[in-house]
Amino acid sequence: MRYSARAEQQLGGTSGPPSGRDVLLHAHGIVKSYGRRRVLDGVDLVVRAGEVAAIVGSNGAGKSSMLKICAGLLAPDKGRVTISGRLGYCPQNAGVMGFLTPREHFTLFGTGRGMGGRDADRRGRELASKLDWSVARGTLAKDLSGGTRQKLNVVLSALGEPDVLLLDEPYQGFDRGSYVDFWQNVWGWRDQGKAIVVVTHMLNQLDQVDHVLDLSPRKQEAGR
Ligand SMILES: Nc1ncnc2c1ncn2[C@@H]1O[C@H](COP(=O)(O)OP(=O)(O)OP(=O)(O)O)[C@@H](O)[C@H]1O
Repeated sequence: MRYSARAEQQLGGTSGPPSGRDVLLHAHGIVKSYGRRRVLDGVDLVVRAGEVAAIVGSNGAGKSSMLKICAGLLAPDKGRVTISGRLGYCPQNAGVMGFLTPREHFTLFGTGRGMGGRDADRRGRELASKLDWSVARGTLAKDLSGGTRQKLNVVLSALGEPDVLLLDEPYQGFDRGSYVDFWQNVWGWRDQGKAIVVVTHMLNQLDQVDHVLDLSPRKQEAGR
């Protein structure tokens, strides 16, 4: 598998040289098999503060597995992940609770991360508005549209100011404007010094990210 770094020239103007920044995520030699099928075969990923990495590859290439391993939700067969600072994770399938309202989610998740309830609610609504979502008070999560439920998922991952954000195809169901807003948020988080990893099938942002980890099987062969 190939790990390509594109950072140096692109970051130079706005964010300074990445080599001088702290490494917030370091995954080294990750190996993962399901049964006899080896999905990840010695994958490395290093993301520094103020960098965005994209994980790309065909369906079933192992992108979500890699992200779950980075999040500590799945154990690798071999290899090691080190995260510095607080972690936010947005799963591919919305991990929200249908019987709670979005604002109850903000309070629940925010307080779980050490925020005050009011602060969590305010910050949740602020993050939502940056995704063009004005949060209605009474609607249960189960009654939100698919795209809005996914926005809730993104907001929850970003609550509590994580240093490392892992986002698994986070914009599914977003309309065009929200999709653009989403990437604006990502660039803003990068400017704040967060390390961000986005699993994506959308290739038009790849020239703006700092690293591309391509897990496609063909790349795996090419990388050997
Ligand atoms: N718990 C599991 N048990 C068995 N096989 C699994 C398990 N989780 C994932 N797989 C398989 O491992 C492979 C990689 O899955 P993964 O979800 O990481 O791929 P992906 O690149 O994220 O795919 P997609 O682009 O479709 O979301 C797939 O073939 C999948 O079926």
